Amino acid sequence: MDVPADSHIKYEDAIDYWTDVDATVDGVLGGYGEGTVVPTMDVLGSNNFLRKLKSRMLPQENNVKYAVDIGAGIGRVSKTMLHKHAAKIDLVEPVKPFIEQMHVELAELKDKGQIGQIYEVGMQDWTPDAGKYWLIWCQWCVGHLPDAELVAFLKRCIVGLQPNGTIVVKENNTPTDTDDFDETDSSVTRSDAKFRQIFEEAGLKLIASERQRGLPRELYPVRMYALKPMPN
Ligand SMILES: C[S@@+](CC[C@H](N)C(=O)[O-])C[C@H]1O[C@@H](n2cnc3c(N)ncnc32)[C@H](O)[C@@H]1O
Repeated sequence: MDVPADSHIKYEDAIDYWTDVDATVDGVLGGYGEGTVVPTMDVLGSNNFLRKLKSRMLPQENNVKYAVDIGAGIGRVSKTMLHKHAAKIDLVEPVKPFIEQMHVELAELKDKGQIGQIYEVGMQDWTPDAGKYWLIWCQWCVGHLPDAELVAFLKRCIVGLQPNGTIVVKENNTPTDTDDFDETDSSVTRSDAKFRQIFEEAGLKLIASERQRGLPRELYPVRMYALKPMPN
């Protein structure tokens, strides 16, 4: 019998891989940087998705729109998209050279007071403060966690949400019902069905889901999932 794809994941291998990658947009996007349509289409797709969800994401009880960018790389998502929606952003990223570049990329937002904490840890070792976040944004990084660790991470994220807070997961999907292990960066690409199963296990309700449009055909399909805690 085949072993599950996620059983091959090794955190240290992922860190070694990303530490050797250029701390640039091209680097964090696997060669699909500013010379391609990917960064622009990605930002357009995310902005559109969040705009459509706006009425279902109203902060409650005088909370501010505090977001966290998970597996943030050099801060690309915060710099080009999240800062337009959130008042303040924390970032979680375990790779040192990316953190160093993040300080450069986010200098302007920092001056404006829009950057909060930068957590230099992996998601598996990160626990959000209870009730802190209006939005937890996880993009192109949760493949670094095995299924059970991803469920546990999402459960901790639920505790980290403000009332009416939202988790968004934006990730590649396999076009089949199986998950693929990539030994290059020690990550898995999950099927849409697997993601939905994991969300349910974590106690999350899928409130919206959309396929990212306009990406090169040779890439995996990319899907955005908006999630809220299931009512108890
Ligand atoms: C494909 S890059 C995406 C970066 C960023 N989300 C973006 O879209 O520009 C994957 C990121 O996941 C980070 N990563 C790898 N293992 C991780 C872990 N265990 N916890 C959090 N982030 C991790 C890598 O260092 C890298 O920054």
